[in-house]
Amino acid sequence: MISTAGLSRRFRAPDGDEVHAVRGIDLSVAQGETVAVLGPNGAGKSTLMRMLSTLLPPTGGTARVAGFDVRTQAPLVRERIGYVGQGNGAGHTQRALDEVVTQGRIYGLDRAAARARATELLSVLGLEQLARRRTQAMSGGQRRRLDLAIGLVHLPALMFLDEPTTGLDPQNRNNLWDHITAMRRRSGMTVVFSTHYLEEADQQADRIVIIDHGRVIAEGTPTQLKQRHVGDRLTLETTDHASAERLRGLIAGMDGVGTVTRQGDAVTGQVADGRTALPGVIAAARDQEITVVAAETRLPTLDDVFLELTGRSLRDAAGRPGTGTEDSDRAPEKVA
Ligand SMILES: Nc1ncnc2c1ncn2[C@@H]1O[C@H](COP(=O)(O)OP(=O)(O)OP(=O)(O)O)[C@@H](O)[C@H]1O
Repeated sequence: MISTAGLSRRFRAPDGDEVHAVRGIDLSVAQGETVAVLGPNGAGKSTLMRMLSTLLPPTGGTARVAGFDVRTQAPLVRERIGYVGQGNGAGHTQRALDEVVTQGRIYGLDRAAARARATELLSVLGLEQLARRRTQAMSGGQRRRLDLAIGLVHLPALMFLDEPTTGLDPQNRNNLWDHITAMRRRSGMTVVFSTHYLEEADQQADRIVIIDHGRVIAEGTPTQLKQRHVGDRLTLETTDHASAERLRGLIAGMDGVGTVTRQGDAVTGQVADGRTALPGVIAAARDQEITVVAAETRLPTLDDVFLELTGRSLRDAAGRPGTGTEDSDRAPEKVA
């Protein structure tokens, strides 16, 4: 469904500086996959998604989306994709239903078909009571769902969602994902989304692509990423600090163990597979007459993965707004 080779985008900032926002990305996404793009502010996620949805021309490399080249066959790509940017309904001025109908008409649906599809989408997205409300009078969560209806009206085979749930409360976030999941099940739609919520990526994505400084630094299923880059966390609790310190030294010297830390009476070590490693570690402790009173293994979080790969926590890195400057070729946020 998506295949890119060396995809790049440079921007010329007004002060003459060059920003290399996306630096040679090779990406492939299969039909029906849901892929999350993660990375700190300014990593290049939006630039990548805007190039793939033909809103922004690449300055290097190639990208085929839904079977067509984004540069030379943009109209054919647009017919097959939906795109919801970070705008949050800011550009809409009509009543909710009319917004969706208009978008359907732009995509070539006749009046009756556009109206039928719009009515169905508002109902699926829980907005039927608000069909006649103007978008300015809707809450952020309602507008976000309206954005989704607008993006979905022409039954796209592929949907790009740039931070679809930013600013929504947890309940609205869950609702939105319920709707997206229902649509995926019904039509086999492919979804590519960016998010700053790691749990959301973990729960919703078949595959995760982590981007930093315009490059893909890791990709895989959530479980693969955790096992490949961090491994399990094995934590053993002893009876006192001195025993824990001895245990820390013992575990650190064992084969296949990564970073080992001590917190109070407990010691945590990185291992490839906690369940396999546990009996050996307990036996070694017993040989040294160190009493282990509790043991647990835990799969790392995606934040542990990001920390391991970049030395930064994605949560911290995502906390600051972007620092780049805008230039005149920033395209409008809606495919129309
Ligand atoms: N039109 C533009 N002109 C100049 N620089 C730009 C433009 N658009 C993006 N950039 C710069 O390119 C880099 C990547 O930006 P991008 O918006 O793709 O990041 P992002 O990962 O989506 O960030 P965020 O999480 O904040 O949305 C940043 O340094 C940004 O300032």
